[in-house]
Amino acid sequence: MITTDPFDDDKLREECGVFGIANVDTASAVVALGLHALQHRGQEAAGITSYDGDHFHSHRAMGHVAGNFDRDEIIRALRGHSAIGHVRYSTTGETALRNVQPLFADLSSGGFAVAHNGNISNAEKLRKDLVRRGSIFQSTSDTETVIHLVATSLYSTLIDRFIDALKQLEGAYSFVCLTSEGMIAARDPLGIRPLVMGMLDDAVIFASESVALDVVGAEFIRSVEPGEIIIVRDGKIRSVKPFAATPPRFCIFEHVYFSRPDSIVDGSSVYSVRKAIGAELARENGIAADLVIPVPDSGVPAAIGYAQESGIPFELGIIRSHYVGRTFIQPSDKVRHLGVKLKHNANKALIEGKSVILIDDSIVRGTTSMKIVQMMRDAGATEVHMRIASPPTRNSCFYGVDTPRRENLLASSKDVDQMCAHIGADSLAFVSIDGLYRALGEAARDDKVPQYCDACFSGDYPTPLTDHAKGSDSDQLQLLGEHLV
Ligand SMILES: O=P(O)(O)OC[C@H]1O[C@H](OP(=O)(O)OP(=O)(O)O)[C@H](O)[C@@H]1O
Ligand SMILES: NC(=O)CC[C@H](N)C(=O)O
Ligand code: SF4
Ligand SMILES: [Mg+2]
Repeated sequence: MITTDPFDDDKLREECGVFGIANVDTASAVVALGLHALQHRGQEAAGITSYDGDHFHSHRAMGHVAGNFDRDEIIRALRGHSAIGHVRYSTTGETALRNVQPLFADLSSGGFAVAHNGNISNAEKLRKDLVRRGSIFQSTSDTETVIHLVATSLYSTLIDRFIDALKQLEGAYSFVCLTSEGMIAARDPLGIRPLVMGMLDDAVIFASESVALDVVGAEFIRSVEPGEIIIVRDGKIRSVKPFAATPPRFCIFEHVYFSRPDSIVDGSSVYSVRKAIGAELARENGIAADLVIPVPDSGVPAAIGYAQESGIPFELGIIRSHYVGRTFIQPSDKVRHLGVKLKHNANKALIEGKSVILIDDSIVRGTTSMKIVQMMRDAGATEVHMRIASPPTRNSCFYGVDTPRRENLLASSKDVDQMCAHIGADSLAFVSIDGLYRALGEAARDDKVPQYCDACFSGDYPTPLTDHAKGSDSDQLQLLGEHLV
């Protein structure tokens, strides 16, 4: 049984980032740079595995890329012309060294290392079957099931074994694998998580976001397509599409919050989409006020869009400390509340005597909004209106984002008026689901064939959720956890 509950924590957290490069000198040094650019996607742990043609070399550690991969001797020991790397925020399996990726095993075909962004929603069931058949797992991560499925597949070639493994997975995955036969990148058939391909001279790169290509000076080539497997071997690139074509369901929250604004994700500039969401928000839920103020960091582009559309001046009424991470997570409520204060502070001289519209990208638990509304009042704001650049987050994610349990999501038990009262604002409004789709260039959400995964807003999950169905082991685990509290 998987030993931890994916919803142990209570804050919306980032997900993982993957990066791989084949055919370059000092591949691991390039991977370290790429992982730096993806640090916002996972801050729990980082790892790099390289291959020098004979041997695999690996360094995995808890914590950030800087601090773990900024020493020459570590990079020099990761020898080889190919390497993959990972920054982790756990979704399945505890935060411990044994779950830090890339995961590695020696298979009959040779070494096999895997870096994964996403979450396999039937990993627990697969693991049970594999263990019954004799597999010995080294970690509690969902990602390890892939290694065992490849190892035990009856097909003869590595690629066929890999395809056989993928066909048994449910959920979301963007994989970059390093094998003695070359590098393999793969995206799940719905393309829930992002993965792009780039070139740096003769080297081929795969990365979660295009910003990682920019940072290493590589050229963006294209996204890996949903359901596509790309194999890089001896300098040649081969694409395989083993799944029946199906309409994609890219994660809409990547546009709202996860990705860096300077990334091109799913063919669109994240910054432009966020500005467009802000403009939609102003059209749908405009209100008179003196100032539009973003909640840094990820509320900034939407606030610019809102200000431009409404004609109300944009001002930096909240200043954030750059020495507090993206998500300030602490084990107790008391410390968490202090954390929000440490991260954000009111620009009092600007706020005093003004009515303000605060723009944030999302409300998850409500901790940030509640603190910031109070902060504005303490700074002398006459009115505080909150506008949110996504619909209410009512459902948990099972696809690689570590959302709180459903009952800890403010919107799961409160309507908008109750949420407004909870955070203490004078008014609160969210962009509509169609407004969000319009910002992405669609006329509206197609309810019959939705263009994106938006399950955290709509509850419409695009894949089966075997491990999370009522009566499954993880359901029992959650119930047990609830009784133990
Ligand atoms: O309702 P809550 O539970 O407080 O969560 C919502 C907040 O969390 C995120 O910010 P975060 O601080 O994680 O990162 P950011 O600096 O990128 O905005 C998000 O942008 C909201 O501000
Ligand atoms: N957030 C992610 O993409 C995590 C990848 C994998 N499911 C893990 O828990 O390590
Ligand atoms: S449930 Fe939400 S966060 Fe998870 S993949 Fe779907 S849209 Fe993204
Ligand atoms: Mg925020």
